[in-house]
Amino acid sequence: EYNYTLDSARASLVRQEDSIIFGLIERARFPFNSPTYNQTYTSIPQFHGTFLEFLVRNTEAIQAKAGRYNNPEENPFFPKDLPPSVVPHYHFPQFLDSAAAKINLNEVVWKTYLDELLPMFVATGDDGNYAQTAATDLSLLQAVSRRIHYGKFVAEVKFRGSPKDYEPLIRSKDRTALMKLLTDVSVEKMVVKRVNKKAMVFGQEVSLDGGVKGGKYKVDPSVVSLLYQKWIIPLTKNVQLEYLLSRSLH
Ligand SMILES: C=C(O[C@@H]1C=C(C(=O)O)C=C[C@H]1O)C(=O)O
Repeated sequence: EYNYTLDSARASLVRQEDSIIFGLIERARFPFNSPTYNQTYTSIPQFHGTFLEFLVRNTEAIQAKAGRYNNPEENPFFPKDLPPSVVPHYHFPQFLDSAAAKINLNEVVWKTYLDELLPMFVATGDDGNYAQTAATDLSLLQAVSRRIHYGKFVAEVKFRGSPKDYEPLIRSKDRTALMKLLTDVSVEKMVVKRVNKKAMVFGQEVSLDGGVKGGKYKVDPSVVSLLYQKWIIPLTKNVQLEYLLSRSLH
């Protein structure tokens, strides 16, 4: 069996910060481009939904065929009606409880992304690059979704580390106590500080003479910290909570 530990799980979350911050930088290259999210922009034959939804549903269908969702770290945004994988099935280690497959908070991720995150880091305006904009939205959405649902692995590691603490709280469905038990405030503080620093390092303009042009970052580091603090960390904890509540006990 694959060896997940709290250290290795946290190391993965640290690595995933890079994807999220680069995703934010990539999306921030484009202005808001409201037609991407606007039902009335598209008159795609046989499709009812926004342009972003059109791109995401169709991309997920092809990625499902290519086996993306065989990996328990991946969760689709539109799981209904996805075609089966057409490639040989790689046997990923079964680390999670079987209840994990039913936990998908992507509806919340989707809504939070559109209503809260996007307006915080994207400039207003319209430059017509809707397909490119939607493509950057999708890769950022996937990075955020993977990070949040990685909470399943974190929760399983924590449960195995102290089952005697978790079991009674799961049995009594004590959400408040479970949330308290799985929370580590000092780790959260480090995450928020580190993503701020990474946003400064990754988002600076690199020039050959005299190093870095001061002042302007490609995505505002304080916004990156805020996104983590207000949305990404709390959603990761919600995944942990939901996973633990549905985990089978012996
Ligand atoms: C992911 C963990 O669980 C919680 C969530 C955190 C996060 O989303 O970054 C950090 C610390 C914990 O409060 C963890 O303990 O590493």
